[in-house]
Amino acid sequence: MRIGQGYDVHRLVEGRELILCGVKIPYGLGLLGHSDADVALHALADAILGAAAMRDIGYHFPDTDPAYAGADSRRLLRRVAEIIAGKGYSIGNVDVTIIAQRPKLLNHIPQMIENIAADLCIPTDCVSVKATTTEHLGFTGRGEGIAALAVALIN
Ligand SMILES: Nc1ccn([C@@H]2O[C@H](COP(=O)(O)O)[C@@H](O)[C@H]2O)c(=O)n1
Ligand SMILES: C[C@@]1(CO)OP(=O)(O)OP(=O)(O)OC[C@H]1O
Repeated sequence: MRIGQGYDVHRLVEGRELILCGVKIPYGLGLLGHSDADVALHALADAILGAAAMRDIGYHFPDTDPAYAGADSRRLLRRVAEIIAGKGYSIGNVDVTIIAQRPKLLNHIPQMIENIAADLCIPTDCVSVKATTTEHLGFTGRGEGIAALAVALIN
């Protein structure tokens, strides 16, 4: 059994959709990035790659490559699962924490879990997604961006 961690941050801006774990969340702001900027799936992809000691998503999907402009991060996550499967690894369980002052994510968590379980081909009880604020402290607390942490176990 091997463990990996991931961390990512994206800036909140006007004129972008907010997509977290593949769920479009109604909000006045969205995350800025080369892809769809799904910060939670980026952290998760990095955790899985980290567990396999196979670099990170920027290595596999460079933000200089037009092929990934506006990319659906669920597609990138599925590709990461394929990459580690190619080395003989399978995913055990994953745990994601989204750090966002707003919007309230509670009602979207079940769909987020469904999306990740489907993309990684693992049962929903092997997927945890949580949300927390930072009590108005720091860049997340000021609503300037959203951060995400993830841990993955692979076998
Ligand atoms: N964007 C968020 C942040 C938090 N939640 C839920 O609220 C609970 C309390 O958050 P604290 O940061 O005050 O501890 C948290 O446990 C989540 O259930 C949320 O839904 N969306
Ligand atoms: C996901 C990728 C894909 O081009 O782009 P971004 O959406 O900018 O995301 P980031 O987490 O900054 O870096 C990884 C990138 O390679």
